[in-house]
Amino acid sequence: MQFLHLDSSFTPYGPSIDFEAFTFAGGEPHIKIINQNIEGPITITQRIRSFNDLGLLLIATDALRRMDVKVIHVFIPYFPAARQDRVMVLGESLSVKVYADIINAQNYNQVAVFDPHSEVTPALLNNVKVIQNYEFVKQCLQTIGEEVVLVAPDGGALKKIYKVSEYLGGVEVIECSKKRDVKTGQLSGFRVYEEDLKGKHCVIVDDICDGGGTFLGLAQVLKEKKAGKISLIISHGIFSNGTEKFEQQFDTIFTTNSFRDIDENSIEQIKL
Ligand SMILES: O=P(O)(O)OC[C@H]1O[C@@H](O)[C@H](O)[C@@H]1O
Repeated sequence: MQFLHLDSSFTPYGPSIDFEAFTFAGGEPHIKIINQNIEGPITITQRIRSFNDLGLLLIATDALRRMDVKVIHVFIPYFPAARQDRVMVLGESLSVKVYADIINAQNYNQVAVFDPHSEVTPALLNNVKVIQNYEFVKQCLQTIGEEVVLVAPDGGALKKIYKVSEYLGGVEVIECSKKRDVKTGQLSGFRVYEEDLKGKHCVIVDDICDGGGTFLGLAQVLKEKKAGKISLIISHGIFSNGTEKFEQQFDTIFTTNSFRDIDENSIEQIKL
């Protein structure tokens, strides 16, 4: 197996394929595979956060097909638009399906995705393999190295967290749900289904941290319920509002490099 890492943040873990990539002044991408003798299956790793990232994957795939590479697997650590997995009102797009349809059209032999937001993403993809967050969470908890309880912020996270708990041998789970403003649909608070957290080390586990409102708000409520330490384990760390506020609220924060490289000391990043 040879590996093509379109994004250099992913360390090649086997014989890798060399390529040159540049962008024309007008913005069009160009790619040239340098290795002339490519044998056997190839895995392309590419995090896709935009149509530009997707475009690079597509032209790399085309280059490989023209070199007569028959078996291509892709690993997409962050699958785009996974939160746009339903049409709430007429006029919205089902964006996750737009990406999935384009990827399916490439006829990859396998499409691996890491901790997708919901079951919709894998349901839409052909030849899909889901890499769950279980091992990642286990590694984070080993670093924490003390007894903890797992906290699921909402129903989406809850579906997954019991499986994580089972994988870890039955760690206690604290269930929560989000309160939303009836008129605007905006997040307005949390219900935590435990009266007193008795100084427990609460570890919030979820897939995506974007603006961070969810986790900063929940940490506040956990403190009011007498939590001890509070940590955060997030598969896809976007942190679009920066990380400063998180440092004040959390004892430890873990994420992966699925969305971007993070060099803040306050965040432990585990490479996929
Ligand atoms: O509050 P931010 O960080 O913007 O969004 C994160 C939340 O939005 C959801 O889709 C994620 O699963 C998580 O619960």
